[in-house]
Amino acid sequence: MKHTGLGGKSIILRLEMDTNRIKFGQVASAVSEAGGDMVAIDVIQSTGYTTVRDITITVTDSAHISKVTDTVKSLDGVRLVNISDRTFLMHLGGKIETNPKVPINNRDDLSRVYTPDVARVCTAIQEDPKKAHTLTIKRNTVAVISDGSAVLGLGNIGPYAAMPVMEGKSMLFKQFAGVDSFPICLDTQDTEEIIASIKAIAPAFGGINLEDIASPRCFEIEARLREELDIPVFHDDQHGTAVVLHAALINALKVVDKPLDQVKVVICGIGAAGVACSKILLAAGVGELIGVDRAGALTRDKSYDQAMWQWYAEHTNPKRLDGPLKDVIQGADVFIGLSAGGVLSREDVQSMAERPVVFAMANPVPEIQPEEVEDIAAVIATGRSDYPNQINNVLCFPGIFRAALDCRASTINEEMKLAAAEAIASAVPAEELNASYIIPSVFNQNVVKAIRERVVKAAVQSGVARRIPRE
Ligand SMILES: NC(=O)C1=CN([C@@H]2O[C@H](COP(=O)(O)OP(=O)(O)OC[C@H]3O[C@@H](n4cnc5c(N)ncnc54)[C@H](O)[C@@H]3O)[C@@H](O)[C@H]2O)C=CC1
Ligand SMILES: CC(=O)C(=O)O
Ligand SMILES: [Mg+2]
Repeated sequence: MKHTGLGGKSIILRLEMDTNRIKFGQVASAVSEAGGDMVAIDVIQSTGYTTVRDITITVTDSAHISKVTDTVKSLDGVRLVNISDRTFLMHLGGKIETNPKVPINNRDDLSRVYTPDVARVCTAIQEDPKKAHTLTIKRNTVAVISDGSAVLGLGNIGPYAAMPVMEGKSMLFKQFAGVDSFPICLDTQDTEEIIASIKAIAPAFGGINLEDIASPRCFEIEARLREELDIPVFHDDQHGTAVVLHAALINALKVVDKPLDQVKVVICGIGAAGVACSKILLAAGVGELIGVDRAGALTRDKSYDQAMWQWYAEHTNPKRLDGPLKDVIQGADVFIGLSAGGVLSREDVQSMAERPVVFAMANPVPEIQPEEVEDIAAVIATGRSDYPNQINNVLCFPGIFRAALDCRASTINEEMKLAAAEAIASAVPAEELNASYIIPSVFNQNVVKAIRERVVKAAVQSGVARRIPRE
């Protein structure tokens, strides 16, 4: 039996034991020797020769889960029936549901929310389509749409497997910014089909949040939809990530006291997130920026099939550095990882400039585990929730869409993204800024408020707001 959970501090193993061959005490000792802390035991079934028990064990990480389960499986007379962890239990039946805003208690209610009275509302919208914003969920609803092709750092895992992430994003929209959303995973990875599908469902939504769609297809999909729809279309992995990264870098450079226009930055993983983060740093005036992908540094001395990479090579890497990450990272002030787990070594960080900043943002496994370099890196951040300094687009997308919906913005433009980055950076007060606190917590309630305020202002000033929200 394969355990697919990543993380989760507590697991429940259902074990069937042949009581003629093994005693429970032997199982408990084996679990303890594997470092598992047994915190609960429930007897599920007991017959003459077999007993089925659920044992709850506290573990440290995925590797530890494997160690404990391998130990249990190796015991003679024990069958591992099932493994569940709290994370899996939390996903049973999915994580979100629909809730009506008004009750239907009688026929009168029924005839208002449904036929016949609903028809009058339909006709009103038919006569004036703008009324869809006031009389339907459009006003406060975003579609979270993926094709399952670049899910976290797990890669092309398909639309079914992508759903838990999209449901999670929907929860975050609601919890942090009161935005309703639908997770939608499309069973196609064809650019034209994706564009056509999203255009076809757009009428119900006030915004489209594209998620985990692989590069380079994501660039064309977003560009086309931005052109062809009159609601904001925002590829979260590009722009949400870039906004938060920008905010984090502003603050990290304050901690190490280095000016942005003089630092050497190496970004590993020139996909959706890597390209957008690079663009925001170029616009902010970063000193020297080098992009590295699987085949090494992107340089103008080479040519690339992918148009975005060709553009990238021509606009970065002014010294035309070539070679693998381990070569180009030498002397770098900042490493930004948006690639895959484990690509950065301690030796790489040792070769960086003094007081290096390491943002290992791949999910769920970062480019390097913070523990490996905490003694040599001046500032470390990851995309995860279980380390300090979480650089994750969750700090941006709820607030930026809250603002865009409230002012009925036709798009989310550069001015609005910059305003969001400034709001996030300034949510860490100067007197509290330090190496372990460069970015506000996701649970800091001031963040969404600050983003909303600044982004609405930016939308109004840049002429894309179609209404001025009351407060
Ligand atoms: N912390 C955050 O907020 C975010 C983190 N990410 C993470 O960034 C990573 C990339 O995501 P996307 O840009 O959406 O995916 P993507 O599929 O568009 O791009 C990934 C890029 O990384 C490159 N890559 C993969 N393995 C590599 C390696 N060993 N060495 C160098 N380059 C390598 C790929 O060739 C590709 O160009 C994922 O791990 C994702 O979880 C993405 C968005 C937000
Ligand atoms: C955080 C996120 O969106 C990602 O890792 O893909
Ligand atoms: Mg994503």
